[in-house]
Amino acid sequence: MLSITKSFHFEAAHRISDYDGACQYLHGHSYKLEVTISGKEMVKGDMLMDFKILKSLVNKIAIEPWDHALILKDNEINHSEFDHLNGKTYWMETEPTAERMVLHLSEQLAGLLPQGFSVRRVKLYETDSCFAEYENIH
Ligand SMILES: Nc1nc2c(c(=O)[nH]1)N=C([C@H](O)[C@H](O)COP(=O)(O)OP(=O)(O)OP(=O)(O)O)CN2
Repeated sequence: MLSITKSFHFEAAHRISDYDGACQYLHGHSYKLEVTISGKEMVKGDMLMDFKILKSLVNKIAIEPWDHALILKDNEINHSEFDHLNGKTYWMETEPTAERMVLHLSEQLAGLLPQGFSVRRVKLYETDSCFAEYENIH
């Protein structure tokens, strides 16, 4: 199986509303994201997929909505505390943990990939030493 990987960076703020510790407070991260897709054969010349195509897909579903955004769980407490802010807010059904963001991105990307391609791995670093990873081992 052949695969390609593209790295991305984005800045975002979030808080884990249901958390007993510092992460319950609004804070930011310089996220690093690595996305790997795989396919059985090269469909375009000698490329599995043009890196530019992978970039545009990930930009659409993750970088554009998340970069410089406030990422929050769509719940009552967050709406009461943050609705007055005049900014870019991305509301999630779940807490915006690294794990949930990785799963969200993996599912969205899987729905956009052309036939014959699959999401192989998505790795999201919140900090230099903390990351969540989704790996499709099939
Ligand atoms: N499994 C998860 N645990 C935690 C998450 C998460 O998304 N998934 N998120 C947080 C906080 O939001 C924060 O990003 C992590 O903070 P912290 O543990 O302090 O990270 P550091 O790299 O700064 O850790 P140090 O070891 O203190 O350097 C918390 N947990």
